[in-house]
Amino acid sequence: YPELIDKIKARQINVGSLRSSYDYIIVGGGQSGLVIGNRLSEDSSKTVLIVEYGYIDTNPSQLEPSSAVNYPSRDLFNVTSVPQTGIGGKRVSVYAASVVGGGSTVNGMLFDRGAAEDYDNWAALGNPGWDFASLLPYFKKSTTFGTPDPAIVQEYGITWDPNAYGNGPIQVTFPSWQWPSIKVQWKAWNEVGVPTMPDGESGNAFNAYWVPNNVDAQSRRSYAKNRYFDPVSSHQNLHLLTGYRVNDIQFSASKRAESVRIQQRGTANGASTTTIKANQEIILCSGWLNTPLVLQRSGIGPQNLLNQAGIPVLVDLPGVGSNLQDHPAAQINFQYTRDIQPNQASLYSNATFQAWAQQQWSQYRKGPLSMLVGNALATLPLPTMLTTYQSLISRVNSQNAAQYLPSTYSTASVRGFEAQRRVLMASYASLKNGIVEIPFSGGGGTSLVLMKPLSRGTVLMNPSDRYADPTVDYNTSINPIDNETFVAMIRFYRKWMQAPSMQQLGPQEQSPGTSITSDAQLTSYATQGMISSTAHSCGTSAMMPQDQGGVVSSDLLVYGVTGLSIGDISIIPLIPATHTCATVYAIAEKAADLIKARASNPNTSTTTSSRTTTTSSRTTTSSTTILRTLTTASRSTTTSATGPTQSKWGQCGGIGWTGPTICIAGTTCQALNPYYSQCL
Ligand SMILES: Cc1cc2nc3c(=O)[nH]c(=O)nc-3n(C[C@H](O)[C@H](O)[C@H](O)COP(=O)(O)OP(=O)(O)OC[C@H]3O[C@@H](n4cnc5c(N)ncnc54)[C@H](O)[C@@H]3O)c2cc1C
Repeated sequence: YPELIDKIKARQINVGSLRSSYDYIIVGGGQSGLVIGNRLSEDSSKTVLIVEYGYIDTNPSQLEPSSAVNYPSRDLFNVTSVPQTGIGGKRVSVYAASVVGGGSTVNGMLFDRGAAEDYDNWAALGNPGWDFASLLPYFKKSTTFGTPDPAIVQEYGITWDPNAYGNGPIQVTFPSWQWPSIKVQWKAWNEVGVPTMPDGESGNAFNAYWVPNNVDAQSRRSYAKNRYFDPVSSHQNLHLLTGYRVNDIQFSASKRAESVRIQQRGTANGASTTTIKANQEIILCSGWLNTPLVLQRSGIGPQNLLNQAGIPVLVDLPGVGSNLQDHPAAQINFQYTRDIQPNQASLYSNATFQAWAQQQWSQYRKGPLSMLVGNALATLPLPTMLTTYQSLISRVNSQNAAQYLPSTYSTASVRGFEAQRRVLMASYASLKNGIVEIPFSGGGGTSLVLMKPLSRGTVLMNPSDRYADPTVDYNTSINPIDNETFVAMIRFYRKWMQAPSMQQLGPQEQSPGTSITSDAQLTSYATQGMISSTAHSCGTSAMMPQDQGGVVSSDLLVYGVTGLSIGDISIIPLIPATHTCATVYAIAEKAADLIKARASNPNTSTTTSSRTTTTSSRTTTSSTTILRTLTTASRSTTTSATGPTQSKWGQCGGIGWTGPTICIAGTTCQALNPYYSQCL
């Protein structure tokens, strides 16, 4: 796409052409920054500046499915963690994008949402307006679902909920290929008590479900730059400055955020800086790694750290840089001795298949090469996986929380974790929320991912050089219960491999290996190979009450100052059981609305009121799912039985179930576990 390059360059503004002030200054032109820039510039009377440390990546391969796993290292900050004592003392990779479009430019394009309970938990932590029902309009606003290839939908029974999408910029669909053995895997999930859900996007992201990708009809990446920035880049009121770092924010005597101080990337500490004024609001969108750093450099953060760095304390906000969460993962490998052909290996071992795949791709942009990282997830509730789950929960509840939290955590942050633990344990007991994730796409090996960890980490500025790499400590597996969950996950995966249907594939365990059976052996296996991050780091400037270690309130304004808000992933209080990209779009869309609303209403201020710590009981979201399935589109709706009937895939029994127990014609009610029977 060489013709685009000149146009792209023309969109970036030179520092000499900057205005002396803008209504809004957005710090970071990553995923959330470009969404908010787009929405705020809709009002042509407002001027908006986005300052981005990275550059526009003009390499066209950025758009291709192959880039889902081959992101260029130049587009990420080059940071590693401190040694992780819980997983053998190794330093682990840290994933934080440094490119226009941010994480959306480099990510794996698996595009899913959490379960309704994940977001209801946010609201229950004292954040009205952040439950699933309130966020759903923003999930919709950011996306459009494109109808996938009917043949593949028919062949694999792919289902989704068209009502969960809107008419928004990000194009979402399924690729035109799946590996045949995935059909066996779906059956095997049902055989071990994991129901098939009709969709994962309308609050039902638990059990097993299909997950689309953020690609357009041509299988090209649909992301913040090409869908939120490019269409509005000619707006005269929107400026994007690349290759500049926001060093810090400057405040008036009354603690109003007045300006940002920027410095060209690559220049030495102490090099000249430029100051740009914000008339209305400064919005931090510099991501989980850098948003806490910009705050800390600006004098907002833990008092001790600021004192050590010699930075005058503007607001002693100990939660800045605490509450770091991610989804740690361990690998498990089985080999199928009787695998169905073609399989993933055919792409390398079978020249005829390889040539056909190439031809499908080059002529039609279809076939195996259109597939990204896979499209199916089993996100398992704890009770499905572990019969003794209540004992695990009571052991969590009896823990002294502070014992497993970083020593730098303030009393407020410990209190905040205890509040999280209360809602988390309800989710651990719930059948409508997964705590682990097992992605599957036909192969015998995969990552086992812990979606609701109890361990928490930190991102702290280096006090002797505020511009040096920060200290990132995930504290992975410091809480021993996290390891227990990994052990349960390995055992459940083995059970899945032993399911009757699975036997036709002849699964043979490669690692950990059949001799590894005791809790201690399995823990040692999991922790040795464990990674701390699956690139979903979040929570480092959390939306929580201030006396629970929070940094912003539910209006996203930073405590203790005015005119400063946060619109990125760092505001997440509790990591949802999902890959984070779709959630960040929803957060940023909502952030833009909140910012616009306070600008248009002179009665709302850009200061945040002090927050109550009362945690409301979780609101239950009832989401009516209208199933879109081409495989069952023509099915009959008549039934000879009397009473309400349940549709295919719907629940028809189980402990506590009071809904319909008669299945629609052509399906029968099958008990998958004591809690769940399903019309199949
Ligand atoms: C390698 C990778 C793979 C992923 N895979 C998936 C996936 O398959 N599915 C999924 O759902 N999610 C995935 N994610 C996660 C998802 O993409 C991120 O959670 C999301 O993009 C975060 O958005 P953000 O706006 O909070 O931060 P970012 O998009 O990271 O934006 C922050 C921006 O701020 C800039 N910046 C930082 N500091 C400064 C400063 N001082 N001054 C100016 N600019 C600054 C950075 O350069 C960056 O561009 C992945 C992420 C990565 C990194």
